[in-house]
Amino acid sequence: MNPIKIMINGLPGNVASIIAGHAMADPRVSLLPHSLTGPEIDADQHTISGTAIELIKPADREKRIDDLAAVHGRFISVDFTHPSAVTDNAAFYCSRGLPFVMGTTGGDRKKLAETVAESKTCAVIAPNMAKQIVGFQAMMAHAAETFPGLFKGYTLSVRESHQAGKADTSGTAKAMVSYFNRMGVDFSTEAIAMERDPTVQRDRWNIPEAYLSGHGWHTYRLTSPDKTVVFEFQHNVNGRDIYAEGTLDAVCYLQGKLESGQQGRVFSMIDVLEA
Ligand SMILES: NC(=O)C1=CN([C@@H]2O[C@H](COP(=O)(O)OP(=O)(O)OC[C@H]3O[C@@H](n4cnc5c(N)ncnc54)[C@H](OP(=O)(O)O)[C@@H]3O)[C@@H](O)[C@H]2O)C=CC1
Ligand SMILES: O=C(O)C1=N[C@H](C(=O)O)C[C@H](O)C1
Repeated sequence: MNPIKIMINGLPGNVASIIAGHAMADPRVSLLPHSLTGPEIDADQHTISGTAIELIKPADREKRIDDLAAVHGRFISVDFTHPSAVTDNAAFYCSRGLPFVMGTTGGDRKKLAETVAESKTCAVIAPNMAKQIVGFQAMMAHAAETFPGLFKGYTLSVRESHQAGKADTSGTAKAMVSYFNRMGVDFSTEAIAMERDPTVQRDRWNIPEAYLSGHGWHTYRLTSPDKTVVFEFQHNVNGRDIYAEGTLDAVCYLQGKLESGQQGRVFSMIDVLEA
């Protein structure tokens, strides 16, 4: 089988760089040496594992994407860019009929799904590509579906810590809150407590020094009305390698859906995991 052509957008960003490194070593995919980049990036190229990747600035993207489509035919875009770019990037992919995997968090998630649904293309959209975390989400979805109101009356606290440069509240935490809501817990995503201070992360959270610049720690704590019972769920990720395998699985899943003629469909990482 021919490897699936992919373009990873968001280079030279942290996650895009890690995923690109993994993609180069994965025989299922073939990485195109081009990446949509951000408005603040001056460089014309970025090197990953000895390969120079062209960085395409927002002002040049329409022409360059048309050129790339003419040369390469269909390819899948993988987006790890910036929360402020999500809505516009999705509209751009859809306007060009480009299938995509959206790992970037933030933006208007409802509009994002609607944009794909109204288009002729398909996307996998998920705030977390780590398969074990997606598995935990699937368990939460099952509990919410099977036992609505299970934690009615309980008080929820959610705290998350990420590297100082993270622009938004954890998209994963927001997704988890929706499951707790469906289990009867009254909680707004605005009440999620974010930690972005490296000194606090090291001294109070005990996050290893080496991962202050790249981690995603989450704790969800449920307390019963009379405070005699506590449940705590935690997933603490150091580094970013865990996101690569799921992302590349999502690419393969999406390719299968495109080959079966699907259009205007949004898939989640739970769909990918179930497949
Ligand atoms: N789904 C998942 O499993 C995971 C999702 N993420 C999410 O991925 C996203 C990226 O994270 P991270 O790599 O740490 O962020 P970084 O800030 O390190 O990288 C983002 C990169 O995207 C660039 N960028 C900004 N706007 C655009 C645009 N319009 N088109 C293309 N590139 C653009 C930025 O350039 P500039 O400097 O010019 O802004 C920067 O180089 C975040 O939303 C994060 O939450 C992270 C980990 C896992
Ligand atoms: O920005 C990050 O780093 C991460 N972002 C995702 C999120 O916001 O949920 C996933 C993970 O927590 C890492």
